[in-house]
Amino acid sequence: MSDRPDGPYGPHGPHGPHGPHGPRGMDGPATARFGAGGTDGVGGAEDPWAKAAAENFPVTLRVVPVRIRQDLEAVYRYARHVEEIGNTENTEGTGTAGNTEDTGDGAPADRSAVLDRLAGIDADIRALYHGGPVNDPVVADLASLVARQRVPADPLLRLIEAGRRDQRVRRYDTFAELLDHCHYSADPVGELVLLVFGRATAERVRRSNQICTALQLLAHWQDVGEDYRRDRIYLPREDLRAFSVGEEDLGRPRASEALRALIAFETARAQKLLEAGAQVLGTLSGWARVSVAGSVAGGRATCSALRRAGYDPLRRVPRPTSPVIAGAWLRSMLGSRRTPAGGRG
Ligand SMILES: CC(C)=CCC/C(C)=C/CC/C(C)=C/COP(=O)(O)OP(=O)(O)O
Repeated sequence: MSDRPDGPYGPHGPHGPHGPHGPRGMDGPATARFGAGGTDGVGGAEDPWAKAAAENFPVTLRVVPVRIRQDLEAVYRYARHVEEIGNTENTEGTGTAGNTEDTGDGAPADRSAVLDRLAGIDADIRALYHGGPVNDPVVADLASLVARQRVPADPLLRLIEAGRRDQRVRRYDTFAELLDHCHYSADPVGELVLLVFGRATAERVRRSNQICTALQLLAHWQDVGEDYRRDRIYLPREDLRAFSVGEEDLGRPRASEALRALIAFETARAQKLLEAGAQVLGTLSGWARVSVAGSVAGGRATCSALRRAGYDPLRRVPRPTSPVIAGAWLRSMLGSRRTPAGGRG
């Protein structure tokens, strides 16, 4: 299969003429991360797909040629590394995206240590582009990809910014705020994947953003209970209010009727975004298409798992099974005809 031909994004860069915060389809993870293997009859420890999922490792890494796998691994390792640092618990208060000032009186030293680590990675990324010394081996592993595929710094830096935001924000007032967060925490991963394949055009990045945002949202809806115990709530406050769900409802062993209705609503919203983004598949071929189809399939399978769980993510974390993922992957591959308008894939 042919890979990696087309060039950089075009005159406006990957975000189009509106820049990174331009219009995003709202109604809007080389593959989805299929989430940690759960206990709901879905992938036990001996299931290799579930194992890949438990490591949050994209399943398509198993099928792509080694040269592509190395690049994708470098991207995922970097994204995971930055995410883990950004998700380090701090003892600060419950900031919201609308009000990012601290509201707590915890020990600021904790957070500043995390922010220092993120600043170190930020400096390393910049050094990568300016020929300075790079200290972090995970960043150093990106050097070859960055040079070969002319990867811009922006998506790499946005992941760091997501980590900074994670350090100060634990609540979102509106869905728009959450979407904005996904633009930093998830969308850069898809953009980097397209760059690995040499397929990043402005239009594809726009579609990829929809897929990645959807995958991030679905991961949040799967993890509502765990996130609550970590004092993180991604369900926007406006939606909690609209569905008469209280924060404390997220700490119960089972979801209330109202919470299930809210999760059904949020899942439908994410699926709509996912399907809009899936149109990118028609513009791709070769391993790029196989890989992105795997991501779309992971998202679709997660939607099914949430539905099968009656939209109750509290009783157990809804995870897709391997056969469901495989079936969805096949359908994603077959159901996406290439469109001439998409250009070279
Ligand atoms: C071109 C294209 C669309 C490629 C897809 C790239 C890809 C795998 C994006 C992942 C996005 C993401 C960070 C989802 C969160 O999953 P998570 O399991 O990390 O959830 P968590 O944030 O809750 O840990």
